[in-house]
Amino acid sequence: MSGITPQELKSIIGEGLLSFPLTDFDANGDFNAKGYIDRLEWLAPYGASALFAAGGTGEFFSLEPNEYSDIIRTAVTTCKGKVPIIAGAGGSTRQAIAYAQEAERQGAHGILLMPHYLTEANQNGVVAHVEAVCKSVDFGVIVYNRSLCRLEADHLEVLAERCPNLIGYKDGIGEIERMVTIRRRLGDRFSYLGGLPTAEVFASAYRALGVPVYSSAAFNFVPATAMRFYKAISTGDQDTVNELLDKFFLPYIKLRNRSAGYAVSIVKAGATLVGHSAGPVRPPLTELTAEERDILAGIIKAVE
Ligand SMILES: O=C([O-])C(=O)C[C@H](O)[C@@H](O)C(=O)[O-]
Repeated sequence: MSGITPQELKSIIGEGLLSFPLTDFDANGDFNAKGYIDRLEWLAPYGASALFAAGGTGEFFSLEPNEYSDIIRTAVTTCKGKVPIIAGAGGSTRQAIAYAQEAERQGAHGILLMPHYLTEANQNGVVAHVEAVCKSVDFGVIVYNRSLCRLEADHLEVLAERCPNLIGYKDGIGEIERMVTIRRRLGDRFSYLGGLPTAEVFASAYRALGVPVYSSAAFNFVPATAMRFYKAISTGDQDTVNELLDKFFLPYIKLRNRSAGYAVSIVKAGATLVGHSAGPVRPPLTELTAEERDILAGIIKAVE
């Protein structure tokens, strides 16, 4: 057992700011455990409610099983007693089960279940996939609607009935009707997370939908600004929200939108610019250009 029950994890992710640490790679693109430890020790005191190791921003999609174990073990060990660790897990059903069980073995407090791999599937097929993963572990599971995984409220209700340890829903789709329907139909059965890339831009809208919690990738390189934004939005300080949207998050998302995959690449570029480099991104991601890095440096300077 992870030491945190699924219901305790549901409470933890039901408030505060969440984040997805970058995964450190060395110049050869191999996992850099020391850099990762330094990163987690730098970020932990900023007060995130939980950190998602090997998530999307952590390039889960580029990891292989052996390094996955090292990454989760490193995160759990480094953050023990400081901040809960939720592990990314995904791929085919059997791969997702293997990752979920390994995360549980390594002491993670739950998983964020990433979308299944490659093939289109109907709702019943996705339900079978998610149910199999939930039943393969004892700790809490958060299901991530994103890309191929597009569960509807009817089928989330089926999963809620069958899987007591399914305790969270993360939205990476951004369809208002789907989100409102899920929030109203599932009520307090789940904790809900806004997880669109650059979540701050959507935070006010999601808060109005009854989803006040979100995960911040920008926290990886401007943690003080990310926390300042979260505190402003959670206290109704609209002037500060508007100031940071105008000065940072809207110029940032405009730069991020220049290329597919930049949702992660721009975060690594930001970390390098503030002196906490996590090394290169792995293919199929690409690095920002020198001109884009200069633009990002100016955006960071406007708030830090
Ligand atoms: O998988 C991921 O890394 C995410 O979806 C979380 C990010 O933190 C996203 O919410 C963002 O970019 O702000």
